[in-house]
Amino acid sequence: MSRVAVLTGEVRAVAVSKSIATTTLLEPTDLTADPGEGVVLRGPNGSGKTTLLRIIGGLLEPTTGTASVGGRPADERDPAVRAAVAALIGTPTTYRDLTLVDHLVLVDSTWGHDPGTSDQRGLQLLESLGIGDLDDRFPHELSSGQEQLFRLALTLTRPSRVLLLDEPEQRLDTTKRQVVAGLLRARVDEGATLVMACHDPELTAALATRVVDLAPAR
Ligand SMILES: Nc1ncnc2c1ncn2[C@@H]1O[C@H](COP(=O)(O)OP(=O)(O)OP(=O)(O)O)[C@@H](O)[C@H]1O
Repeated sequence: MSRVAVLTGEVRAVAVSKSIATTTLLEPTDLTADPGEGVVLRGPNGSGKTTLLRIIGGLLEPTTGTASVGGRPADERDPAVRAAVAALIGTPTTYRDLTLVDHLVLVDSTWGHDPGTSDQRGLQLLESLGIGDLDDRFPHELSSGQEQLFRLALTLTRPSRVLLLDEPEQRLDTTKRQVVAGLLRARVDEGATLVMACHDPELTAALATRVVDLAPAR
């Protein structure tokens, strides 16, 4: 990892759109997000929020326009982009025979942290999300809300300049939404760039320094 360029957290999308055959997934959209900003993508179901996050994360090539992270084209095959971006878009891979804390140790140590203390950081993160007592459960032994908290832990455990989250509030009760808002707020205050799709007005109010409203695709 030491030879990979360290990018800054500026995210730019200029007139990005996505079509597949005759279907429009995303109308041309601009987005600017700088370190220390929380940009919330709003819009009705199907308006293209996930599609835009996938383009910014370099998982999907836009049909028109350009997207960049830290000045480099958004492309997950670029190791520098991959190192800069932690994304929770869709369902992350988990291992049936690894406990929650085992997963966090794996991710934490893979991304260059001291493997000797990975378990402490993993436990701390689970505790900060209110699921510290579930550290030795397996992923298939969680409720749906607990599973969402675990997915957030998997995303937050690795170092990143940019956080891309697709509806982090999914399946969480009101208290847990507030916990997640606090954790994300702290990341933004530390200088992370947050871009998230969100249907929850309270989470939006807690985190948004900027809102991008997507119109329904025609
Ligand atoms: N692979 C695909 N092929 C064709 N159309 C697709 C494909 N993936 C998504 N779409 C369509 O693209 C549009 C945008 O989808 P997207 O998931 O980006 O919306 P969204 O704003 O995130 O919606 P939601 O709020 O429901 O999560 C939708 O109309 C969807 O049906």
